[in-house]
Amino acid sequence: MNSKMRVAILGATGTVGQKFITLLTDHPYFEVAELVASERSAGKRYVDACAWKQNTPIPGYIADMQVKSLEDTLDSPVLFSGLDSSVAGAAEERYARLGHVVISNSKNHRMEEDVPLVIPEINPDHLSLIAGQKWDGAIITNSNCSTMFLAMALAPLHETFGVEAVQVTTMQAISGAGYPGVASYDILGNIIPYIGGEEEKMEIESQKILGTLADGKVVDADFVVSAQCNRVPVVDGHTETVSFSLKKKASLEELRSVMAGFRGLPQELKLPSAPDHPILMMDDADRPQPSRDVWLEKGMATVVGRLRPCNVLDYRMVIMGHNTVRGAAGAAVLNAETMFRLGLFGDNPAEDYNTEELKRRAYALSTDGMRDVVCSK
Ligand SMILES: NC(=O)C1=CN([C@@H]2O[C@H](COP(=O)(O)OP(=O)(O)OC[C@H]3O[C@@H](n4cnc5c(N)ncnc54)[C@H](OP(=O)(O)O)[C@@H]3O)[C@@H](O)[C@H]2O)C=CC1
Ligand SMILES: N[C@@H](CC(=O)OP(=O)(O)O)C(=O)O
Repeated sequence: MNSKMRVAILGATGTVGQKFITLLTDHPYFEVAELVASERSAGKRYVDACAWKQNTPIPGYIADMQVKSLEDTLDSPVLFSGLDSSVAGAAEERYARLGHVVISNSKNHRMEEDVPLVIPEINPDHLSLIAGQKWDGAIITNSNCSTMFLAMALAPLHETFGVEAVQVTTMQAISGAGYPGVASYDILGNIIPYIGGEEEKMEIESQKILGTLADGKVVDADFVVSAQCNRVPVVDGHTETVSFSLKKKASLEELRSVMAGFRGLPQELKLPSAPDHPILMMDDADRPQPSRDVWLEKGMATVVGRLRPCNVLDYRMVIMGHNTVRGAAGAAVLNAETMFRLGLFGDNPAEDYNTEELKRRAYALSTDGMRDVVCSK
């Protein structure tokens, strides 16, 4: 391969957009070539347009880049989207129509029948849905941030024992609300027991992710989820307490073993952003804690602790993860890395990407099966 694939970041000035920049700097497959934000930012240098909130400085090559608007023509084939959901729906669709591959974080297209909602450790085969998309390009989505950790923790349990019912209560960090997000007056020393639309998303997204493909469609997994979502005064890291029942009886040791041993395609392919342990089990009685554990596996782990029997459902546990890394930008980057290594962007993505080949190769994923594609790499 001669060079890296050019990518653009939509919503580059936002919380998720900034995380894309940090994760894509010095990336082995992709180079950030274009930055896009609202009319408020367009035309300005990135450093002047953005309220940078990361713990590392703005990378030098990014600081002076001129921000583009959604009206501008982009020449990067792959677009990472951290757009505000008020504009993401139409903008992402327009770019897909123009032949771009949009790897989106936003909620707008997640539940559409022909749009894959992908966590590559769980359902990389769902990428084949893009073969049937109506656009020349494609839209690929990752889940809601709270759903990410729930779906990850449930995946090995569902595969081995079958999940029947789930009750989850979230304690979500303020970075999940973007910037400036929730007013300090409202959140300091407080808990807000409502996050608009969050419970509804958590109650349906996991079933699509853990669903199976049949005749080119996803058949949702058949468990029920009841979610209660709260905003708490934590900067980064969503914590969730989960009770669940299973279809088959299982011992605590069996649960522990399937969760700790869970691995997927990103680990098999040793993708640059793949955590070695997608589920990290902790034994300490008072863990996981966001301020201590959120950066484990570079923010890409789902950390699970306090796995124990439940008096109402079968078992309960506490799960936690970095909402803007594994729950947002890192999830999208891992999706793009998976597509890259599965050959969906072509054999030499920097030079020969084209939309017809993308669709053909996506279709081949469904006919040849993931194992064949993976083994041939
Ligand atoms: N924060 C998180 O943990 C997670 C967020 N998400 C989703 O990711 C997306 C981004 O979230 P987040 O980064 O937190 O939000 P922010 O509010 O921090 O950033 C929003 C971004 O969208 C841009 N934008 C806003 N309005 C327009 C417009 N009219 N035209 C073009 N660009 C516009 C902003 O540009 P400008 O600066 O110029 O206004 C900014 O770059 C949302 O859809 C969110 O739901 C998903 C999972 C987790
Ligand atoms: N709602 C989440 C973040 C988010 O934006 O989710 P979604 O991408 O599903 O809209 C939070 O507040 O923590």
